[in-house]
Amino acid sequence: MNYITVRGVAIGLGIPKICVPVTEASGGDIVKQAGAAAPKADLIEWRADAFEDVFSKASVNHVLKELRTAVGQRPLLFTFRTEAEGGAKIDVDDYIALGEAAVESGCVDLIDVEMDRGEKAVLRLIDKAHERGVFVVGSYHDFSKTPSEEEMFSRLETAAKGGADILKLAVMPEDMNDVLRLLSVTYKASGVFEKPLITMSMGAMGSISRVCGEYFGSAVTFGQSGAASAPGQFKAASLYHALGFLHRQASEIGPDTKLAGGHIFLTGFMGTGKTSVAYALSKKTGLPVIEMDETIVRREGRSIPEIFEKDGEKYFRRVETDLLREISGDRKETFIVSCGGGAVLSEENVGMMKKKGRVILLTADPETVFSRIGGDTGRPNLKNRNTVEDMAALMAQREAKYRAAADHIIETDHKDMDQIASEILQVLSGQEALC
Ligand SMILES: Nc1ncnc2c1ncn2[C@@H]1O[C@H](COP(=O)(O)OP(=O)(O)O)[C@@H](O)[C@H]1O
Ligand SMILES: O=C(O)C1=C[C@@H](OP(=O)(O)O)[C@@H](O)[C@H](O)C1
Ligand SMILES: [Mg+2]
Repeated sequence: MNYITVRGVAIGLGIPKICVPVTEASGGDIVKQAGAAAPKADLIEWRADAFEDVFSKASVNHVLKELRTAVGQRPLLFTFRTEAEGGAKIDVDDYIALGEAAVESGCVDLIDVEMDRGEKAVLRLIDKAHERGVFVVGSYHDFSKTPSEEEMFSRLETAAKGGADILKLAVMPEDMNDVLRLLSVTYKASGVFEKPLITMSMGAMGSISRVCGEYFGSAVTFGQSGAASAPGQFKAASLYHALGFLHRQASEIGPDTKLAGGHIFLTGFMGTGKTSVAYALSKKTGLPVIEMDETIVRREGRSIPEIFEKDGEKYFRRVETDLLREISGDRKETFIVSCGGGAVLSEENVGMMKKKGRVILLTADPETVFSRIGGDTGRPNLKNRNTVEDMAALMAQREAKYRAAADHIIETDHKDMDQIASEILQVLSGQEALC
């Protein structure tokens, strides 16, 4: 698996996620900047090295609490960037203590850990973060040059071996060949490490690396809403449009595939793997993916839990049907459509899917689903469904509709994504009987 889900944001799948750094100096301004940035950001990063009172634990904790409220359901990343890597002066003990305090505050979802800050201390901080359920971005920055490909690769490897959940590399190019080398390492590493990457070539020369992550394997890109936190950053709003444009271009090029029969709609209960399998299938076929939930989140500028909370499930279902109508319009291309788990509950939706393609139902036992997504906060229909029995009950309630809509059924228990994708291709090319 080369993606992780943080508060419902799949880091490593589909369009790169936009992380907006908060760079203000005073507590009040920090919270204001974070609140203003939230709508266009998938993640918010607090650059604590810019905070004027960062050496007071009480002040840091106070700001963290307020930030948690200001960013709502957005994942919050805590970063103290040291002077050696483009930030502020701090000694190693203070760096680790500050990181530990952030992790213990219960307010952050991710922490940036510079892998160069001393092996033992860094590994301790990573362990502590994991004990508290906080994801670790293991980072390395070089503001003066682009190291050799071997060195860049080995930096990522050190972060992976150290237990980081996301591997980050930011380097400075001296010419376009350096940019190419960074992209090349990114592409190679994305096929080797089973963890999402964040890489960038900084400065104006490296700008291209900040928008092409979907193609080369960088999962997150940093966009400014106030001051840039590193050279070459785009404004978050421009990034949002650029990423959408490049993503759409991929869809508009049109597939080169022998598959006939229209779009491939992946349906099934939450956690059966629709989203993951869609991307695995895309790798095999070259067909573009439309991830319905992700598309809705982008357009609405808020997470699914936020949509449910503010406007209710009915509203979400309307938006879902509108999107399906768009997908099912007159288009030359074939898409792999990763549906939300409730999409087939509406007859109108099923009608559109059947008319425009094949419906593949993914199934899994309640125990399997629970082991995959139990405790996930990104799926509002799982709220207060805390046991296998709760999930089984909702699954049973929906079962008939899932099956009635399906052209083919694929069981996913004890199979990996690659195997599931291959089975889908088999049934679609008629090597298996229709169910
Ligand atoms: N076949 C599988 N084997 C192991 N883990 C899986 C499998 N399919 C999905 N998962 C994991 O389950 C979680 C939910 O998968 P996801 O693709 O988001 O499902 P859905 O879109 O159907 O809700 C993810 O953490 C994913 O990595
Ligand atoms: O089953 C459902 O009611 C839902 C499933 C989710 O999609 P996934 O199945 O991909 O989690 C998402 O559309 C929304 O939270 C509602
Ligand atoms: Mg999904």
